[in-house]
Amino acid sequence: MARECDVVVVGMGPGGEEVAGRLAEAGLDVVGVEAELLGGECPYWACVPSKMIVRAGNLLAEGRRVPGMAGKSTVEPDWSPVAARIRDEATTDWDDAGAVERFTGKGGHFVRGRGTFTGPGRVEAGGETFTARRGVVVATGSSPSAPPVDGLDQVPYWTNRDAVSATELPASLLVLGGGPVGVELAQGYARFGTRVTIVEASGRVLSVEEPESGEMLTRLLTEEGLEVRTNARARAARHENGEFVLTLESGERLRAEKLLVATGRRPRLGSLGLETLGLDPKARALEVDAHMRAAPGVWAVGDVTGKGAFTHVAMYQADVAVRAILGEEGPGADYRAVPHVTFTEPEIGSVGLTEAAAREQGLRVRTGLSRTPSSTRGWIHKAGNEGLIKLVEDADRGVLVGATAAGPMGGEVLYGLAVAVRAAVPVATLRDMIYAYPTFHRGVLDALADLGRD
Ligand SMILES: Cc1cc2nc3c(=O)[nH]c(=O)nc-3n(C[C@H](O)[C@H](O)[C@H](O)COP(=O)(O)OP(=O)(O)OC[C@H]3O[C@@H](n4cnc5c(N)ncnc54)[C@H](O)[C@@H]3O)c2cc1C
Ligand SMILES: NC(=O)c1ccc[n+]([C@@H]2O[C@H](COP(=O)([O-])OP(=O)(O)OC[C@H]3O[C@@H](n4cnc5c(N)ncnc54)[C@H](O)[C@@H]3O)[C@@H](O)[C@H]2O)c1
Repeated sequence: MARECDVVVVGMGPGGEEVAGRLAEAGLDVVGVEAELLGGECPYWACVPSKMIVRAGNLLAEGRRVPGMAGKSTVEPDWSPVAARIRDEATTDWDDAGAVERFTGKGGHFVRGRGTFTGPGRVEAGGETFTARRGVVVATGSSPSAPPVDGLDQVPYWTNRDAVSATELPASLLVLGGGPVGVELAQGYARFGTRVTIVEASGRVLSVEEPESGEMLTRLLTEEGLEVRTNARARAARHENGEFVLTLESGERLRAEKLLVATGRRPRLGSLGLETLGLDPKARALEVDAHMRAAPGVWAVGDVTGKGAFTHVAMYQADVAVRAILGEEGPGADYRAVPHVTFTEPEIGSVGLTEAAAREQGLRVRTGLSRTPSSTRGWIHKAGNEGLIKLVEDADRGVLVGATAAGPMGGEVLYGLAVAVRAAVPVATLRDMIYAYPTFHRGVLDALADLGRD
């Protein structure tokens, strides 16, 4: 017999967990279905452990900067405290008992299992059938997608999951893909002594960011000792004698002990029974309206929506969906100012449109750029001071539509710029503000001066 409830949430990553927990707290009878670990990719295999690697790598890099500025230093990297911290502090050895307790403590009903939709409001999971009076939420996230490289599917390559749970460092690592996953992990591993080669198909790493950011990061990673192959595409992959061999389209062969494939992620929409809800399981992403509705009685949040594969987007959408499901008034989702930060050193933060995207939209664009080393704070900081601020103005409206803050604490500097883009603060007001001296964010003033005026 089917068990009745108000809402079934399928997939309990950051998006689903937030929706299910909030609805349960609001007094609804909520069933949360999770195939793996309650919490999803972010806390166990993505954001949190990767940032622990980044933090540890940054400590090593900062230690190496002591000579010439503060005395002498000897830095001896040791991966074991990093692996132990990820196991013990971040993931409790990949155990979600605490998260399950938090959810059930809010009154939610947790089901471990793979959920499938079998009709409007109907979900099968864990050997039971659930019927939801108010509706269902699709929050099944994304999984890594590998490119069609000959032989790749036959070799034991790493994904982010292997890279963040490794207990030993490989001597060498090939990283296929220079997006955020690739560059964060590549730099982290390299700082511990792994010989890292990044193979990136486009002309620079972080190709969706402003060219100035990708070019700067490509140069800095190279100066740090990583090999960065841009405009390089893999043609074939093999694993022989304990080694990966990647053949590039140029015919060149690269070898390493491990191969990390970091070439993007694809929404998990297959084998879910979405067709029984009138939705297309072959779509690139689930189409949702501004209130996260994919169909009558069906809401979707997180990576499945294709609106930006970030935890903060999943949680923002969860907030919108919760209001919609509870029938509360409130604004729909607004993606004009989605901030994101790649946690390399320097951090690359950006919000809104790049210059190229703004021009594509037909805007009359003005840009302003400042370089961190030539700001007072950057000059004081000296070692490790690389960075830049780039502003993209809609010159007709006199407001910023995009911005980049790259450099030491670039992700924190980004905050003010995200407010400026989201709230459409006039550039004239930004110019008229007082910026604390000597901060990194004072670089915004220099970039504003570079914007030019009519
Ligand atoms: C290495 C790495 C680092 C990242 N770092 C950051 C970062 O610093 N900041 C940031 O904002 N974002 C980061 N991200 C992105 C972030 O992890 C995702 O955007 C976020 O996890 C998406 O949340 P979600 O709820 O949509 O899906 P997911 O976290 O993917 O969770 C979906 C859940 O659904 C479950 N599921 C799937 N199918 C079913 C089914 N049929 N039945 C039951 N359960 C199912 C899965 O097991 C999973 O637990 C990173 C990603 C990676 C790979
Ligand atoms: N700090 C963060 O917020 C953070 C960190 C990691 C991941 N993420 C999220 O996870 C998503 C997935 O990240 P990702 O880095 O895996 O994907 P991505 O799509 O952002 O980048 C993939 C890169 O691989 C390259 N590529 C694709 N096919 C290739 C091939 N055959 N050969 C060589 N290069 C190839 C692409 O040109 C691109 O630069 C991101 O979109 C991001 O939203 C966020």
